[in-house]
Amino acid sequence: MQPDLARIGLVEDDPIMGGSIVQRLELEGWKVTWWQSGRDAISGIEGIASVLDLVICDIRLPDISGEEVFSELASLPNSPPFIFVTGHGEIDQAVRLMRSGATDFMTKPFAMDEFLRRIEAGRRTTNSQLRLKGYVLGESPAIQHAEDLLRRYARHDLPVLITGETGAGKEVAARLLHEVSSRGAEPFIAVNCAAIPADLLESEIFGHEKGAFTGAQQRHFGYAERAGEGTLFLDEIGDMPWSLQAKLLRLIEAGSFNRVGGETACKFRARVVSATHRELGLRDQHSGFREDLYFRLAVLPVTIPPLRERHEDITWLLDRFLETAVSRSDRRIRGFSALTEEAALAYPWPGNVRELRNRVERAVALSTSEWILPGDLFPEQSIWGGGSTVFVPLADVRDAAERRQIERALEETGGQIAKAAGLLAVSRTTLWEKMTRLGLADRARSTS
Ligand SMILES: Nc1ncnc2c1ncn2[C@@H]1O[C@H](COP(=O)(O)OP(=O)(O)OP(=O)(O)O)[C@@H](O)[C@H]1O
Repeated sequence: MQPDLARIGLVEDDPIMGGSIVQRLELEGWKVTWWQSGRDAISGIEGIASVLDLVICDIRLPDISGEEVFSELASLPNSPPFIFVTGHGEIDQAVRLMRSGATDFMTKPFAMDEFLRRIEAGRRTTNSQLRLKGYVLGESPAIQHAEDLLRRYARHDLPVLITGETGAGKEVAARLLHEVSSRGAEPFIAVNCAAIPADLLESEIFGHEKGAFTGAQQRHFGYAERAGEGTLFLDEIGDMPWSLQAKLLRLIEAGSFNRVGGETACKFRARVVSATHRELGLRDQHSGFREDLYFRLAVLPVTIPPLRERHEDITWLLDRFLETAVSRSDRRIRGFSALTEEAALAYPWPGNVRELRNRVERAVALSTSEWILPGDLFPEQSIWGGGSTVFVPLADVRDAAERRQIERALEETGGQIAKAAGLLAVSRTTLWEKMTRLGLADRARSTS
């Protein structure tokens, strides 16, 4: 693979290790700048941050730690992604760095092929527009931040804990994490711990041997086994009975489990991703959730923000679900009326994305016109017409409306700003300024 003019910064004090990394990277076609101390790295990187596609940084350096180098540089406007190289005892520090924004870490000793693969995955793409368009969970900065974290976490085998309100998209997030990980072609097994009666949960997760209990007529493979080398997704983990929590801890820590009634330990090879809609750690004493298990599950935490905190996604999701619902029906519906969009932006969405999807599907079935009206989306009128309206800042409503009109105009003109500006009756400069402010600059294809 020949990286296109990519430039790497290396912070490594060991001359042998550093020399061999530089040699190999240059053979692969990278341009490498090497610093042998933390302070040299800080002043060197500051000057060329925007042209570096990646920094590989040792944690242990002779003067200051790699962590200090990172925290000094992370706030630069165009700070490059960081991959840390750690010794065995430094995993905690590396995990802490990942949480504060580092892209990846590698533990010494490592195989060069794997190292090169991580570099390729972690480097900043020279065409950042490609990346912007690559988000799949939504358009808001909040969800894109969560998606960035998920994509970073995907490169590790450590457990991930996804928190977020009901219906916010925790399972969707877990599936994305699975799909972009190296386990993507293996099974994704989802278990809803709240939906399975407590006395059945153990044999559902761990399986059972023939004759383990009355009615166990043959051996049963549980979810842990069926997950193979894929992902075991434990939804509503807060509902896991106390008696099973120790077994789950063993599953994660020792990588093994016994089927119910089984003598021999089975190897567990999947990655555990769990989700909860409540704060497990904080409610320890009341919820009866083991603290040691919590810390195991939450090594890499991510929160899916509620829909009311990501207005850009409301209109984005409305359009997506409308398209799907219309394609499944014989209705001709052109879109949402401006008032409907306003009502949707003002509504607090307690059931989050799930509620939005259900409302759109119902609206498509109920609507009697080509445009979906507020009463189709919110048949319980008071929400949009009565006194219980929740107000959002007018600026947010205006931004959302402008954003949608600009998107439509750009779609209509194949991304040509001049033509889109004509359709919207504004100057090219005004349009460009608005596009930049609304994060739409990447939609432009041509300025002619
Ligand atoms: N970013 C998204 N894009 C498209 N659909 C989404 C998105 N997020 C959630 N959904 C849809 O919303 C519904 C709820 O999502 P999901 O089941 O992932 O939520 P959850 O947080 O796991 O819910 P629960 O707390 O009830 O387990 C699903 O139909 C899902 O397909």
